[in-house]
Amino acid sequence: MAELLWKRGTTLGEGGFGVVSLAATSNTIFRGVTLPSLIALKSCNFNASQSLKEEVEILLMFKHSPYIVHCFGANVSFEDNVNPYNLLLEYTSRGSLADRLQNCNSLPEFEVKKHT
Ligand SMILES: Nc1ncnc2c1ncn2[C@@H]1O[C@H](COP(=O)(O)OP(=O)(O)OP(=O)(O)O)[C@@H](O)[C@H]1O
Repeated sequence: MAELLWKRGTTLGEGGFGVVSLAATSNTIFRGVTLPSLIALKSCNFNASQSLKEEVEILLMFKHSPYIVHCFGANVSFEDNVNPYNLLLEYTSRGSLADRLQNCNSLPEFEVKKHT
């Protein structure tokens, strides 16, 4: 079982397969890589982690892409007597593409031009 590599913070959101939390690390080395001081953890119950296991495989295929959220890997932690399965993700502080598209009507550059 992995040692606790971070301090889990506020919940950023929830999707169909897990809860995403902000987490603070301190010069933590995970699989040979120093993690940023803030990461996003996408977690679910280990017993229902098949979808996240597939997601991590896909994200790792794009690990060199600047257009896809970086995934540092996955692990199982032991927190408050449960064993969440966690994806360790780059924290995207400006929100998701879906968040931005939802708000796009309020952005001037997305104003719809009407043709007459
Ligand atoms: N890497 C991240 N950095 C910051 N916030 C994130 C990150 N990943 C997810 N979030 C937040 O958590 C929410 C839920 O994300 P998640 O990936 O679980 O679900 P989804 O992609 O919206 O939907 P689903 O997984 O059900 O298709 C997002 O809408 C976003 O607000």
